[in-house]
Amino acid sequence: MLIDVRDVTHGFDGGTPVLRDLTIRLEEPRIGVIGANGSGKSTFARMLNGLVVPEHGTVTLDGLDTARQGRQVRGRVGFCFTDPDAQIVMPTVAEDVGFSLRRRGLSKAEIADRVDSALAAHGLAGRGAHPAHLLSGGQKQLLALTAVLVTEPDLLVMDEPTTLLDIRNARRVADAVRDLPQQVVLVTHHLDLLTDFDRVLVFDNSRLVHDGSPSDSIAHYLDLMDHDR
Ligand SMILES: Nc1ncnc2c1ncn2[C@@H]1O[C@H](COP(=O)(O)OP(=O)(O)OP(=O)(O)O)[C@@H](O)[C@H]1O
Repeated sequence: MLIDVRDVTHGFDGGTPVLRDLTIRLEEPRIGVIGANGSGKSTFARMLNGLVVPEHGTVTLDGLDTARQGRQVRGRVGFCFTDPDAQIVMPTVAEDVGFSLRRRGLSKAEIADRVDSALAAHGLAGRGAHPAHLLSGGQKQLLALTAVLVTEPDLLVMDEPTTLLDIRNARRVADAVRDLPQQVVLVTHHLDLLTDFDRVLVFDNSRLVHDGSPSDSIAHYLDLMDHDR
C-alpha cells in the first residue's frame, strides 16, 4: 500500500505534540521504526490504521483517509499489539482466530477450514481446542498474529511484537514475519530484526530524525543514544 502522511502534528487531547511536522511516503515491503522510549513510534504506528487520528494533517493508505474512511482502512490494515492479551478475545485458539472472520459471511465449514490452515501456517497446528489464556507468551503472540493474518490484510503494522518474548519465541515470531507476503511496518527495540528491511525510520523527541537503510538508521540511532548520556 502507499502510505502517505502529510503535515501531521498530533498531541493527545490538545496537549503537547507527541508527533511534529511529519510528512512521509512509504511503499516498501519492509519498513522498520526505531527510537527512544516516548519518541512517538507507537503513536505513528497507530495512525496507520486509524487507531489514532491526527489532530493536524492527513494520513492516507492507497488514498483512503484514516479520519474519514477508518473502517475501510482497518479492513486492509492489520495491527498487532505488544501484549497479545490485549487482542485475544475468545476462550479457545480456534475460536479466537475464527472470531476475526465473523463478518465475512462464510459458512461454519469454510471458517473451520481457514482457521485450520492459518493455525498450521503459524506453528499452532493441532492447538485449536487449547484454551488461549494457557498458551505461552510466544504462542499467544503467534495466535494474535494468526488472528490478524486470517483476515488477509494488505499491510501489517506491528508494535513491538517481540518485546515480551524470550529469544526462542522472539525468533519464532520474527521468522513468521520474515516470510509474510504482506507489507509490514514493524516498531521494535530489537534492532537485529531489521537487518533485511528496505527502509528504517528513526524517531526522536516527537520528530522523524532519520530515514534510510537499516545500517545507516541503526548507526544514527546508536549515535543519538550515545550523545544523550
Ligand atoms: N493515549 C494517550 N494519551 C495521552 N498521551 C499519550 C497516549 N499515548 C501516548 N501518549 C504519550 O505520547 C508520547 C509518545 O508515546 P509513544 O507511545 O508514541 O512512544 P514510543 O516511541 O512508542 O515509546 P516506547 O518505546 O516507550 O513504546 C509519550 O509521552 C506518551 O506518554
